[in-house]
Amino acid sequence: MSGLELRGLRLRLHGRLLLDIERLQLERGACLYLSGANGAGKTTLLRILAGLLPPDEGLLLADGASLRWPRAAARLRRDVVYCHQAPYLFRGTVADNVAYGLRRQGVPAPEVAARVAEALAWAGIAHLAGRDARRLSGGEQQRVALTRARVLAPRYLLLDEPTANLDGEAREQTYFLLRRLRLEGIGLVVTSHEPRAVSRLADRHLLLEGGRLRELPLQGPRSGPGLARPGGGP
Ligand SMILES: Nc1ncnc2c1ncn2[C@@H]1O[C@H](COP(=O)(O)OP(=O)(O)OP(=O)(O)O)[C@@H](O)[C@H]1O
Repeated sequence: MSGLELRGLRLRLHGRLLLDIERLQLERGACLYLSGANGAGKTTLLRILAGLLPPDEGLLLADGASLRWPRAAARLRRDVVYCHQAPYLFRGTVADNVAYGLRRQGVPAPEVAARVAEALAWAGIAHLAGRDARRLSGGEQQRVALTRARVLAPRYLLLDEPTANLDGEAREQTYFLLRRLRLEGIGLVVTSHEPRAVSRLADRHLLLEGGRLRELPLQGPRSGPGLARPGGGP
């Protein structure tokens, strides 16, 4: 089996069974749209999938191995990167922010420089490399956050409301990068309150309701493979 599969995932919070998921499969190069009402548990589920929060029960199947927590969490942290709803950029340049994770992994400096340069070019933000990351627009900050995630070469990327608070152009730029990530073989899980926009990108739509996942049809037209950069920028 390729991909990751979670079985029998359960989490109780304040005496309430918040998550009660029999089976959830993530595939590389595919995009899963996860929807649900406020407080349904979407962010909590993403944190479990990223290995940041242990469930009460659950099993991870990965590359033929069957893992329970905490070994499952270690495996998830290796394969999965979680992008917060409001990307946290620390004080420093855009290049420093993108390099941070690689430096923490002990990657040698020349390789860090090369991978950061490649990732910034990929996102069309090489011209922002020396800028103070905290003084960028919301759309630029989101592109930095996606670049910082991609430079770690994850197999799966979890995006919590990646286009919340972005205007039309910045939203298109974000969807453009998400389509590219998917085409590069990264598996995506996207939460959003914009079903039509995400449905253009997604292969499946799962609704989280009452702790359970239910498959729903995708809404609206699917986008083709076209990858013209919005706004005609770099
Ligand atoms: N660390 C925590 N401690 C206590 N309760 C929590 C914690 N994290 C989440 N919750 C509760 O769990 C429930 C699900 O929260 P979660 O943030 O996962 O929902 P969500 O579907 O992402 O919501 P939204 O769409 O509003 O972002 C909420 O009732 C929330 O208050």
